[in-house]
Amino acid sequence: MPGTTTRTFDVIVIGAGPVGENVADRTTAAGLDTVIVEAERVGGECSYWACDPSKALLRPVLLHSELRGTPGLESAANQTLDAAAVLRHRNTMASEWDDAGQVEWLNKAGISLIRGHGRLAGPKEVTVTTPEGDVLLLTARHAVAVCTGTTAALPPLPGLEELRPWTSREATSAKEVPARLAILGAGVVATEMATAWQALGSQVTLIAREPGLLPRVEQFAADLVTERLRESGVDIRFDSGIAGAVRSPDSGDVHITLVDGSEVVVDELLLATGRAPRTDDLGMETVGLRAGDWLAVDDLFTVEEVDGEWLYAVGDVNRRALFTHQGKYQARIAGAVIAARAHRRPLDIRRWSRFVGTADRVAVPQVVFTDPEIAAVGLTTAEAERTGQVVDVVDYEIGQVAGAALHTVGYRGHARLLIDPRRRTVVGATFAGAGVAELLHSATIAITGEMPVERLWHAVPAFPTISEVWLRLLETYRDAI
Ligand SMILES: Cc1cc2nc3c(=O)[nH]c(=O)nc-3n(C[C@H](O)[C@H](O)[C@H](O)COP(=O)(O)OP(=O)(O)OC[C@H]3O[C@@H](n4cnc5c(N)ncnc54)[C@H](O)[C@@H]3O)c2cc1C
Ligand SMILES: NC(=O)c1ccc[n+]([C@@H]2O[C@H](COP(=O)([O-])OP(=O)(O)OC[C@H]3O[C@@H](n4cnc5c(N)ncnc54)[C@H](O)[C@@H]3O)[C@@H](O)[C@H]2O)c1
Repeated sequence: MPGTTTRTFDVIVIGAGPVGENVADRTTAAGLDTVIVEAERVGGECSYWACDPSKALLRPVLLHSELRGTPGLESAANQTLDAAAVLRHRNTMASEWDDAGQVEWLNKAGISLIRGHGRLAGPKEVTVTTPEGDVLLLTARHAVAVCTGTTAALPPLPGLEELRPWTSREATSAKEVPARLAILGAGVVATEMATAWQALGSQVTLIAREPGLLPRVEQFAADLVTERLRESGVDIRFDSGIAGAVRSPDSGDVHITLVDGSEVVVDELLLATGRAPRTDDLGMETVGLRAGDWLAVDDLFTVEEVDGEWLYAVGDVNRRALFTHQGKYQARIAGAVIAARAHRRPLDIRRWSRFVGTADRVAVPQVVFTDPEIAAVGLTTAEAERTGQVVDVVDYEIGQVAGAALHTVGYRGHARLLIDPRRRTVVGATFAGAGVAELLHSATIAITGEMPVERLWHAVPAFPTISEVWLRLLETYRDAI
């Protein structure tokens, strides 16, 4: 390519989100000369506009809610949250949107960084358009890993540009609390952001096309969140949708017409309608792929439709499990695979080998940081039914456990285990209630360890903790069979 600078590396990683950083870390640790290409900020969506800032907004909200059931602290519960202090804390957790700290980490790890927009340019080739407009041609000796993540997928509303809606980026980085906020969507972003902004002082209207919230979690968990959101004052419109919306050029108000003809007027409208892969301007066609598609991979994270075992897609962009922790798990595996192939070492491709993304299929943990928290891993009842898997379903009210009664007076929560009756192992677990997020890893270990219930009897939960719900679930199961 005339007029371009060419450089060669062992491995090129496109995208320095949490996943790209971890791929690069693993390949560098394995002695491979690795470069990471980043168009925006090192740290990706998670650090600046997703996990970190959203959880910084939510933690004070959830704690504030728990105060209502904490003897001696009810008066604190009656005080409104100091929204300005919460927003300042959020800014700190988002590193003031400055990636210097993460760049320093890359430097220490020995990973080269090139800032600019990366595009595939053929087998093992990537071009980078730098912020100054220069074009670099990078060649990989061994592998290219696409870790470009996702962006907000917007519904086809007319006049989107003039409407200036919020996406997850504005919802996690807004500097002021809007007095009135409408949210379209019933998924994780919609429910977490409704929880946060209602508590911070907005009047939230949540508009969902579904008949309920959080369609992918157990119904009982979604119902608890719906109940609490309504109690906190969120106006939820189910089986609804937006027929049209316009922002008034004079007042700045957004006038939303719902599908039933009613009108809602707000200061901001958040479109929390899912994610789209960042592959639209990635040179996909130069390697026989279609721009804008998700990148389908095998369990070693090699892109299925491209020959030669040089192209990998890791994290959100492969659509296997859109979570930071799961993307980082994939990154550790993809890094090991790239290194083994580069060093011509044998690959053990059996389930649970360190070269095979096995957990993605059976044990993806997730915490929804709503009030109450939902912590889930493995199958749900609906998924078991849909896929024809026979499971025993065991339920228990968490509030009946001494640890829960001590946690908050009037504790409301529910737990469910799904057990494979043939192998007698746990294949799914969902906990909904205050403080259950930290319970989740026990269930993840039970599932990945394929531990039979007979052995789980010997995993004794400490008294009086909420973990005692494990014992109650096992007792319920024993008494039922
Ligand atoms: C509001 C919100 C809250 C969330 N909360 C959680 C949570 O609590 N826990 C959790 O586990 N997950 C959460 N997620 C999901 C989580 O953010 C993603 O799973 C995670 O960020 C995926 O990491 P990634 O590295 O694959 O992609 P990203 O974090 O999206 O990073 C991709 C990087 O690639 C760069 N890039 C893209 N295209 C190019 C290109 N052509 N050239 C160069 N660079 C490029 C981008 O600039 C970006 O830095 C949340 C998501 C949202 C939207
Ligand atoms: N705590 C966490 O771990 C966390 C938090 C936030 C996000 N995430 C990740 O980010 C992903 C994306 O979250 P999300 O909430 O954006 O997506 P989602 O897929 O969970 O929910 C999207 C919602 O938008 C609705 N929708 C889609 N298109 C629509 C349209 N045209 N009109 C009306 N409604 C429409 C869907 O019906 C659904 O209710 C999650 O699946 C999750 O993996 C994780």
